[in-house]
Amino acid sequence: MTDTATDRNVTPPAADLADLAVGAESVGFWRDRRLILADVNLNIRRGEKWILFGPNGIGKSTLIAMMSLRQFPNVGRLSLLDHRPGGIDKFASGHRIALASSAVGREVAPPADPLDVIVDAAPIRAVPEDLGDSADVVELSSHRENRRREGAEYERAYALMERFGIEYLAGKRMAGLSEGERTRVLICRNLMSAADLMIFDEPTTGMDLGGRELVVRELGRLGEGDGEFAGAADRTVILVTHQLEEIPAGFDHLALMGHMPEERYREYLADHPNIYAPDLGNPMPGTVTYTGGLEDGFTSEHLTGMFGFPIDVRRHDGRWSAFRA
Ligand SMILES: Nc1ncnc2c1ncn2[C@@H]1O[C@H](COP(=O)(O)OP(=O)(O)OP(=O)(O)O)[C@@H](O)[C@H]1O
Repeated sequence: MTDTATDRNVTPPAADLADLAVGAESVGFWRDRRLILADVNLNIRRGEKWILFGPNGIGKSTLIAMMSLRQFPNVGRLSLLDHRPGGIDKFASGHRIALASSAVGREVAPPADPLDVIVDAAPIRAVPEDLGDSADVVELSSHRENRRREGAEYERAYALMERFGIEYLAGKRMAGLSEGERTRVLICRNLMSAADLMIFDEPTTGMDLGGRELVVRELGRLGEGDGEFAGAADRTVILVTHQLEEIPAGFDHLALMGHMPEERYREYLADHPNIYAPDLGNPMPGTVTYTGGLEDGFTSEHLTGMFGFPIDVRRHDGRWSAFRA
């Protein structure tokens, strides 16, 4: 796969840092004597809406974990929002990045009420002490101390649940939810936040056809800045998906991931003698192979190269699809 767009995408000038939501420069990550990601270069500017696409096991969730401060690169530089590489403080600025993924779903306390899980993502605001007994202030029933939420925040969270057809889950427990229900709760949680960088990792996991179409429509409203998203044009959104059918409106940037060719991998190892003792029996590391527009990225040639059999890519009425040719 040729990737001239990627070449243009490397090494942001320092002056442009404020404009970047994500700046990955030669990022690499390894675990258990295996280089999982190598030489990842990716610049995502504030307000852009990106699709991250690639085969199973290529490292998409690992890369997303780094963008959401859950993992850190072993090598290379990663700038997030307006912070220099490694400069963002998870505790001070973690709320500026929201991730909806199955990994996040596994971390939610099993007894938690889905409504609380969604409300909990709202920006923290100081509640004046003299409102302490007001009916408009609700004591959050979760583990966090000294955090109170206003009734309006519960109303907004409940309205989000209604939009995603899960209002009947308010008052239940996360532990009892089906996979599709849990995914919907996590999407609502992301939308409840005021995060500057919003990441959805396979947001239709476990969803029926109706649920999938609902998510595509709602993320399309986010992508196009419709309705309540109108004032959030500088919000950056990254969507990881396996299905071209699930690409919402407004998402016009694409990063493809693929395995680093073996020859380039050997050169890479020769250039980085100190970083890693590889076991060459592992798959070649994942890397970003293309960045650019969807039309130039989702070509039959690229997808055929990615999966090793002929793939026919189509676009009809703004929706994408792909089938074995
Ligand atoms: N902490 C870890 N320790 C060891 N191996 C790991 C670790 N995290 C991920 N891996 C491996 O790294 C590879 C990339 O995993 P990752 O989940 O990032 O891929 P992915 O592209 O998101 O895959 P999928 O499309 O299947 O969700 C996988 O082969 C996985 O087994």
